[in-house]
Amino acid sequence: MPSLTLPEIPHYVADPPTQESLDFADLAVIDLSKSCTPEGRVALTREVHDALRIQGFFYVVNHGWSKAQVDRIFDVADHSFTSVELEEKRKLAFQPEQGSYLGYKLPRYWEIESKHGTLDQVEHYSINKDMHQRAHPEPLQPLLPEIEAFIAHNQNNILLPLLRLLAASLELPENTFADMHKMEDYSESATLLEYPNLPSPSYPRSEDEEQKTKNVRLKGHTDYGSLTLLWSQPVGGLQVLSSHDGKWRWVRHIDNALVINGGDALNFFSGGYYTSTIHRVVQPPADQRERVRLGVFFFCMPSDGIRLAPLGESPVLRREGLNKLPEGAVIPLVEDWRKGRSSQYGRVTLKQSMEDGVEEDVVAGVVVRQYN
Ligand SMILES: O=C(O)CCC(=O)C(=O)O
Ligand SMILES: [Fe+2]
Repeated sequence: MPSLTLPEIPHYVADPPTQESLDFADLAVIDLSKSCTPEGRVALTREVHDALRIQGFFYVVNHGWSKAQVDRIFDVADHSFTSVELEEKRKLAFQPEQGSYLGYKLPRYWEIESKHGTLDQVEHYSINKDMHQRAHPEPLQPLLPEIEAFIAHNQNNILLPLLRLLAASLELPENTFADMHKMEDYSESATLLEYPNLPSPSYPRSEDEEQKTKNVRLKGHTDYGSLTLLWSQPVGGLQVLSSHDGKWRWVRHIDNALVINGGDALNFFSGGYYTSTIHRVVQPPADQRERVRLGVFFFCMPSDGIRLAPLGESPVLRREGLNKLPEGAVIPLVEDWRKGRSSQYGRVTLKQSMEDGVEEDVVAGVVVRQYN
């Protein structure tokens, strides 16, 4: 991508990081450049293992792209919302009822709080890893080669090395997880551009809504894929539920880093050894309250035809007694799981669970929880 030839689009100016003194989660920083040597991989295997077992979230740095390249992707993300007319967004709208998030999601579609039926105010544009399957809006046409290079970077330089470390951490053959995430197999691994998560001039969030949701923008949940790659951006709001003391802690921004967490698919494959981490999004800290939270993600999903069962051949899972499911346990297919999760999210009435502050729903025969 020679920078001199990039099409001109407005530069998105990111806000400064918060200066508030917050209770930040203490997350490990994984230097991915170490994965080039065998000794480095041994060290990183342990680091990723510990990060997923203890916090469930970690940062990745030295992933091979410069800050300028990453800033440019935020320009592209911003452009995909600010330069596309509502009518074109509607034509390219996502189809969650058919189990797909690909395309534009407009605000006020999900119920984010059940008692008063408060709706979300988030806009998404979700692009599959095979980006040529669907049409893209006119203003993005000149930028498609850059988006393609970005997807390839997420897939080849971040996801695959991490999946190899994960396989090593379970003493499995190196490509066990990588083979489940092949570029050419169908899955809905997607680059998600997210905007603006409010407040925004077009969708103001009223004081009344803030009260009803207790300042929560996205309820506590687990992601349903294998790994979520979130490109760190300065406007706060993301919080992780610490499993050791049950407290919500803020995720701090690190420039040119990724924030990574494990999702339900990894939980299934590891028999619960790597539990999917509960997280939520709240109103930004006081000094960033009026700021737009522009998000860039790569949500990773195993291929559709795979069964979400524990990898019983893992010596680690055997030693832990996690290699087998109890008699009669449901083993969903990835396709049913992702379609069920995407069509039901925010659209079905949740049941109060036995646990306080927890609501639940059943997807593909499996109980899914949301945490208030
Ligand atoms: O906006 C964020 O930082 C996280 C959003 C999130 O958790 C999700 O989309 O699954
Ligand atoms: Fe999430």
